[in-house]
Amino acid sequence: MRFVPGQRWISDTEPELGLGTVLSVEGNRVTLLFIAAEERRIYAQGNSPLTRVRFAVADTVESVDGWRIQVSSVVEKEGLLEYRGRDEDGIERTLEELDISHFLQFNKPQDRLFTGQIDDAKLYALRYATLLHQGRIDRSPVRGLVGPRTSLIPHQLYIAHEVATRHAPRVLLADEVGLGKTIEAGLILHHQLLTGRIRRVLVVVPEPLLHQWLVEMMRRFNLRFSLVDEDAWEEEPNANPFLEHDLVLCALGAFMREPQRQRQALAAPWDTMVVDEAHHLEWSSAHASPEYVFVEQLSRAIPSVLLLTATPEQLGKAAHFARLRLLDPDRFHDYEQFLQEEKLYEPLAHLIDHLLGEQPLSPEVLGQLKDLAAQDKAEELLSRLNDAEDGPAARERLLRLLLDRHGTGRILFRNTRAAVHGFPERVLHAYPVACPSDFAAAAATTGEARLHPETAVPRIDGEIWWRRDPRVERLAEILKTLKGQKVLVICAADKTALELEEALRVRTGLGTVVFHAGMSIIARDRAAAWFADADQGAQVLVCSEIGSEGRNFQFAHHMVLFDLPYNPDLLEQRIGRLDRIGQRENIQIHVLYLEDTAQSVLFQWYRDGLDAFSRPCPAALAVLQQLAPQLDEQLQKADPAGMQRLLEQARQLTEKILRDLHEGRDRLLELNSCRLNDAKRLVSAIDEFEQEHGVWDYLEQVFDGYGVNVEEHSDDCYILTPGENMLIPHFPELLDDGVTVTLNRDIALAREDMLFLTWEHPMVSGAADLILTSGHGNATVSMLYHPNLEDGQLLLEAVFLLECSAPKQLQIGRFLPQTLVRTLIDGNLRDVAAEIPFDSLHDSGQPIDRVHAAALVRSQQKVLARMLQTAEKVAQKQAPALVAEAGKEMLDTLGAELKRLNALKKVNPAVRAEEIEQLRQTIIDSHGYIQSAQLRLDAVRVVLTV
Ligand SMILES: Nc1ncnc2c1ncn2[C@@H]1O[C@H](COP(=O)(O)OP(=O)(O)OP(=O)(O)O)[C@@H](O)[C@H]1O
Repeated sequence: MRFVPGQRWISDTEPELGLGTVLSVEGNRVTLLFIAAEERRIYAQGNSPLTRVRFAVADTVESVDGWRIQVSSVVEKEGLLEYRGRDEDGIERTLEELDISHFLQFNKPQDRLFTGQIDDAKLYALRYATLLHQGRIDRSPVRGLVGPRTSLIPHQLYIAHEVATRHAPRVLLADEVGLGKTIEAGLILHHQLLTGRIRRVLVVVPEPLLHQWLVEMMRRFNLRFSLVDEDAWEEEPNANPFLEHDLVLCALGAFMREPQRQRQALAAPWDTMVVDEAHHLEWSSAHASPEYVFVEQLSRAIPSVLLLTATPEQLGKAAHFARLRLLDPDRFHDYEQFLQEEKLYEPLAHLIDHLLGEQPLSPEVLGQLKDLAAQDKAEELLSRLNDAEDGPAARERLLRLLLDRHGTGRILFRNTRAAVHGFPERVLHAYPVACPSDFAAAAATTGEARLHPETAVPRIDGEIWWRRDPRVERLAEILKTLKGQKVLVICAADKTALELEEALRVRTGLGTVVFHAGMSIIARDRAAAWFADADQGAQVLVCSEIGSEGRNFQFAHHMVLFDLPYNPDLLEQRIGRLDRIGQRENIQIHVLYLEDTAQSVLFQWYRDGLDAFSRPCPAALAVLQQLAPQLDEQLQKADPAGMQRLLEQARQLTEKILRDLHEGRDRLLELNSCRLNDAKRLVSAIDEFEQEHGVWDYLEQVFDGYGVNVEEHSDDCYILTPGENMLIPHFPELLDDGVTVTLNRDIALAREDMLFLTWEHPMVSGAADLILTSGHGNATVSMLYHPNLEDGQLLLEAVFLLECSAPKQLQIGRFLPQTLVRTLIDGNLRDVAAEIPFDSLHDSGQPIDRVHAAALVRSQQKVLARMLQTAEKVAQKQAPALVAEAGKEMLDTLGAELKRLNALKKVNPAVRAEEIEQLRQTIIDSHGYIQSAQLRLDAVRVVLTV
């Protein structure tokens, strides 16, 4: 290597710098200027990672001024090259090497090979492995569901898969409290973002849940949301913060305080909106709340909408209907009709139960099924229902068909504890205490205060209420017996929470902390975190109603209800803080109440009328709506006989409503919200995907190739640190002082400080992108051994990709993933790829250094160029069959889906016309893009056999 000022060289490790020019040579040091990148680099002459740029006859070269010549001869004068040839107008020109364009990059494999930029053979193997994995991930039916740091819970995966694979889904996720709606929404977003179906997401949540959402999205899904809050508006009052980020979290309250912010959100383009705790969107035929009106405006403008609520009917059936209307105004336009439709669900649910049973179906049931499936051309299925052998499969298919065609299943998902199973029990502990005389007046008012009288009693001689309230004394005793265990105390009013916490601190000396609506969000999050701290945190968290929504406190299993809410859904929300996924103990519910007051009436109502402490009671709200006048009367002034009558009525009504629900709507909902066999198949598919193609084997290859240090930490866990000689300055997601990673889902769930490395983790996808978008490993020379090849032969392996550059949201990868076409051309210009697979070529153990490799390529350039031409022809011949196969698969899959949607639409108006149109357009577009797929040479390897 002799460096002369004015020569052009290229950096092997940083080809993106473009062409460098030798500025000076002093002693052992050579200085290069990379004008395109405005970088100056100094190298040691002996072992610099540099390659001289030397074009050959017939190459086309571009000048700094933009004109090009095709080289006809090369002359060297005093160490500098001069190229002669004709330009595009046929005029003879001379181009000195100093005047070659600074922006030239040699990323194409053939360019890199012939300019002597030969990669390490390890990087070539890594590139090949990356291409294979990439294709496999693209094709996988569980794409998007593998990466999240979540347990594989069947009902959640079922919903996520069902919803995320739809175009612009608009659904209400209404699982019972604590069953994982946030997780389901996260899975759907993760899937759709990863597959490119969506890019911009707005999540609207109640203020207190902002931080929890932010953390949950990051730690479980690697999704970095930006919080738009008061600070954002204060910092830049005139800017629209919604235009700055793609993933945005914002509190509903923030919009309601300043209408200008609503306009800003409406002015920004979004692909998906998520609204958590959507029961806050109040609506009645007489009055729509401002929150409802605002979300309605957004939902008209945003294609995909996910509403989340555990208590869809908390504000009545009409409000529930109104929220469904947000999702699909065409389908839900008439409330009366909606109520009528619900009545039809019962007979359908009955028929479905017959199908699920194992008894032979009677002629009567068969007749009803025939009528119902009349539109579906299902005669063949119907004829096999009682078959000994084929019957079960036919029943399963007919079941799917019917569930698909009827009900609200496509728009509403609701899983219940009863259906999901495996939840702990709830154990009630009641603590009646005598009502002090000075509380009696407050407890007997007609207003809210009768349910929490401490808010209305005056100070006596300056003495605060809690010094006279026997509930506090009792509570202090309970807490002392629970010493060392976390206890969540909930009451209705902020002021009560604040004062009660003080009382408990004074009386018990235990570590207590308070959480109420008057605190800033940061203070609230801090309080929750202190309570969550297992070792040093507070034992008792006293919170007002604000703590009963959305928060995760399942690390505790004792809860004290200092009062009871009037609305049974709120009671369920409170219990749901502990009764959530992840709860391992039975839940101990301690209820305090003042005897012979409205509090004791309400307690009996819940315990003996609705049985609402021992399990969620989906009938409770409907029962309250019907019996509210009688209940109010008892709350006002209880009489024992009237109370017994009321409880009996409540019991009967609860039973009836539960029965109706079970037989009708809820039965359909349950079956539609999780088809257990499908869900289990998804779980197994994810397990298989993880086990079959261990990500670690691949990553070890990556880390080795790029110079990342790996140290064992413990089983399935490793510490990664940047190595001293990294191939690139920054490896994706690797911090300067290193990261600890795990490959084990269970460990990842327990140790959130570790990265959970899966095929979908940004470190893995970032590394794959890095490999494939750079030239790394795309040109190499190797000495290999194969039993059927004599030594001393020269072969050329060329790897092509059949690529289709289509918009990401079409997800063409499902049908035509990056498809690899491998050719191996021998000295007789024959393709021997089929006889000699990639894995059968073994490393000879004799590495070949770059200088010798480059010399070999130069000396064999003509032969290799001919081999490459042959390889291209061979690959081109294979392309049409691959394109045809992909086209057929696309038509089969999407065509069947279109047929299904069309059939569905006839009987189930929950299918939107727009969805059908979109699918039709997707088929047309996909067809066009698949036909235009092109082959591209991705990597070459010169093989010398030994
Ligand atoms: N698949 C899962 N893996 C691990 N943890 C989970 C999973 N699903 C849910 N959880 C945990 O269970 C708790 C409840 O989940 P989530 O908050 O999503 O429920 P929710 O239905 O939204 O609750 P709420 O009705 O209170 O809003 C959370 O702590 C969540 O992190």
